[in-house]
Amino acid sequence: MNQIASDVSPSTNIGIPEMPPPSLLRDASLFLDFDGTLVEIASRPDGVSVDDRLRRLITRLGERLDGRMAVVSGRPADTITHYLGEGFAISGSHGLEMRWADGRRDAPDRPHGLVEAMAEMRRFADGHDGILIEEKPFGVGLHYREASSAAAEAAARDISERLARETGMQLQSGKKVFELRAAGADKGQAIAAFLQSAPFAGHKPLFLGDDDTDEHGFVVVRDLGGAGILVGDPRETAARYRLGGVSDVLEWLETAVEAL
Ligand SMILES: O=P(O)(O)OC[C@H]1O[C@H](O[C@H]2O[C@H](CO)[C@@H](O)[C@H](O)[C@H]2O)[C@H](O)[C@@H](O)[C@@H]1O
Repeated sequence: MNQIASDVSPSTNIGIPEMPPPSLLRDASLFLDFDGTLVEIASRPDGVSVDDRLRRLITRLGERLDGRMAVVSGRPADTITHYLGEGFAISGSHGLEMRWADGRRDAPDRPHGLVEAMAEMRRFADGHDGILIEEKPFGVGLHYREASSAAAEAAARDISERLARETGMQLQSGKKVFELRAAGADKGQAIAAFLQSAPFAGHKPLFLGDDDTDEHGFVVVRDLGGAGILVGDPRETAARYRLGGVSDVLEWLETAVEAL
């Protein structure tokens, strides 16, 4: 059976990690998850909203950190650009896409079997209330947030597991979503890759994220001498600190950036 990729074993920090001191941002390389960290979770992928406050904050962080800021998301890189604009580094599609602020880009081939998997998931979604698919360049998500029955979630898991076996794509679970995607990367690898070169290299990494899939990033920043900040309720995590939710993240970043 395919291992679901969010089954990371963080192995540390059960309970409530400490509140992060704003000084943590000083001289840091900052990596930010998007959904559930910078924007509130919405009922559908296209339901999130980005306001001027967040856009201003992103611009300010980029300026004050001399470009050492990247958004590291499960969303496609183009979607992050659509919501937040340009001028900063982005890793999209769970580490598969890399975009540096100087224009360098890296992305894998479209995974074999993706078109067929999308077609099959689309048929499945058409037949189940509250299930929808999200087509991405290197994967496809089957969202069940609006499905009222547990049976719909179980059926979504079944079809996702079967398609992962048949196509060889990686199955990854997230918040009310099963995603099939090209294998070969995760957010931790993306952060490590950014840290190989300017402007990120030589600065302590700080990563804020909410989802189980963000644990890969927390492990990497911890092992490189930096720290993770878990967003949301306490859980077993490799993050060292915790903030309660998106509004706490925005407030904390605003305070920390002005203290630089
Ligand atoms: O790595 P992230 O930036 O956190 O992206 C992870 C996934 O986020 C999105 O799905 C989640 O947010 C949706 C909007 O709030 C919500 O409706 C859904 O239930 C969540 O799973 C996005 O749609 C996915 O592509 C990302 O992989």
